[in-house]
Amino acid sequence: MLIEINKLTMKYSTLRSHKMILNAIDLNIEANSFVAITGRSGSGKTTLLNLIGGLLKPVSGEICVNGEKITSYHEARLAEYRRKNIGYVFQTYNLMPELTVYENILLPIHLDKQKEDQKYIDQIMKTLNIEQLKDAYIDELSGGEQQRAALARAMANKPILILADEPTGNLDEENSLIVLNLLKTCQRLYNQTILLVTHDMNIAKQCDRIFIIENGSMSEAGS
Ligand SMILES: Nc1ncnc2c1ncn2[C@@H]1O[C@H](COP(=O)(O)OP(=O)(O)OP(=O)(O)O)[C@@H](O)[C@H]1O
Repeated sequence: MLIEINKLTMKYSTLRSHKMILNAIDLNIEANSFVAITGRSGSGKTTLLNLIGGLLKPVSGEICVNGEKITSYHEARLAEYRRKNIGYVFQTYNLMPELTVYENILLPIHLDKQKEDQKYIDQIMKTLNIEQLKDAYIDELSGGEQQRAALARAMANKPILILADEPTGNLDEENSLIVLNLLKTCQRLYNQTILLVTHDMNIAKQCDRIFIIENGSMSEAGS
């Protein structure tokens, strides 16, 4: 299993209330799978992604990713885990406007003080059809182009796991399909596992498995 989650519990406490978001959920995800996470707005999809990505600490429970028990890691080790294993893609792209497409893609590699694998980077830019945009600045790109650049950046470090939070949320149907198919191609070419948060059942249906978060519990569609 690439991801093993046991009795994961997450609540948010504010002065006024306590909100149970995930109530002792279990989840196992095999390597090389393409998994959709769906659920109503506010059900906890982003929270789950951030827990798996090591951006949040749960109240209790365990998360193991690729044999690493990340829930017992301290902050510095979590940061290293994220840099080496996780590629994040957000709905809002989060690219740096003052850098070119190519500079944005190389950013995570340089932050990790690694040297880029030029051949691999060229290959992903080609797969994502952005080679011709290499030297363009982010504000010169369309939404779909920005999302493809964000995907390339997420993949630059050769992560084993891509966490994609509504990556097609700001795109029209045509560009959503392009991004989805590119994610599938990359998953196949680079043996990645993809967790995709989406509201859109048409997108979710194209994944290998669909999980639904509802009232703190997790269920699998069709099981
Ligand atoms: N830092 C926080 N403090 C308090 N409550 C929070 C915090 N972050 C999220 N929440 C609450 O937890 C719930 C789950 O949030 P989350 O963002 O995981 O939902 P989501 O399913 O991704 O929603 P959406 O589809 O609208 O993006 C929401 O009700 C949200 O208001």
